[in-house]
Amino acid sequence: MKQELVISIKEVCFSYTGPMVLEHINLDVLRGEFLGLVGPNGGGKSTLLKIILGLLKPLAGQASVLGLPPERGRGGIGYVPQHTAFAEDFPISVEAAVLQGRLGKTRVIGDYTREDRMLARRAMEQVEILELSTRPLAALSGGQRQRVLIARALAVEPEILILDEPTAHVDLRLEENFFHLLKQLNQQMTIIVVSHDIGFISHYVNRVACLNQTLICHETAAVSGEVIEQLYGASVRMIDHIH
Ligand SMILES: Nc1ncnc2c1ncn2[C@@H]1O[C@H](COP(=O)(O)OP(=O)(O)OP(=O)(O)O)[C@@H](O)[C@H]1O
Repeated sequence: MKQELVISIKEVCFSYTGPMVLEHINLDVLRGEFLGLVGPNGGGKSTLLKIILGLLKPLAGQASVLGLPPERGRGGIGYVPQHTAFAEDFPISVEAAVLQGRLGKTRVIGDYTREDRMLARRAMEQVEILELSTRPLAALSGGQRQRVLIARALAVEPEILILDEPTAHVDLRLEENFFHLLKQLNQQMTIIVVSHDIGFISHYVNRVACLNQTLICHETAAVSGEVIEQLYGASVRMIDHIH
């Protein structure tokens, strides 16, 4: 059976105003993959995500999402930003935050449809925060708030879920629960998770792409977490050292 490509990056180059940030990047993501994207600070991870989301245009090369240019294909992506980017005392409830995922999807201007509310409810159930739905965001823990952000992305009904540094500021025990949740979601959708912590994510992902400065250093075929750790042991220490 032919495996379906959901993201295709071919020879992509990008610079803001100065030196090249991404140089000849090639990356194919198949439907159902759980891909880790790792690399040091300033390695270009956020820049590559912005290209995939259609927020930045490559200077050279092509990117496509679900067979479309990223600005059209991104409707199929649920994006989970770093949870610190989510205003801590934003005066809305959990449900209202999750419903935001339906903005731009709903056809009724001014209010959400019954379907929007049903999808938001289902998303909250999936990440086990339904009992928090009426709570203000400000009254949640970091880990709970992170689940709200995932529920908001799931309310999009995404084919691809992309998470940017999801484990920053979350303790290890929460991280483990969190990756188990992602593993479950991966049965229904493709997942890309950006992380500095390759040692940790390598137990969960199928494949790791390492983006360092201007290049993807390595990309492994689907291998076990143990093999990835052996392959990347040196660069893990290097990345840790930089922080
Ligand atoms: N808006 C911008 N204008 C100019 N340069 C930028 C801009 N955004 C990022 N850069 C530069 O591009 C390079 C890559 O940054 P990027 O944010 O993509 O890296 P990153 O891998 O996501 O880093 P981190 O792990 O620290 O979040 C860095 O050198 C950064 O300084």
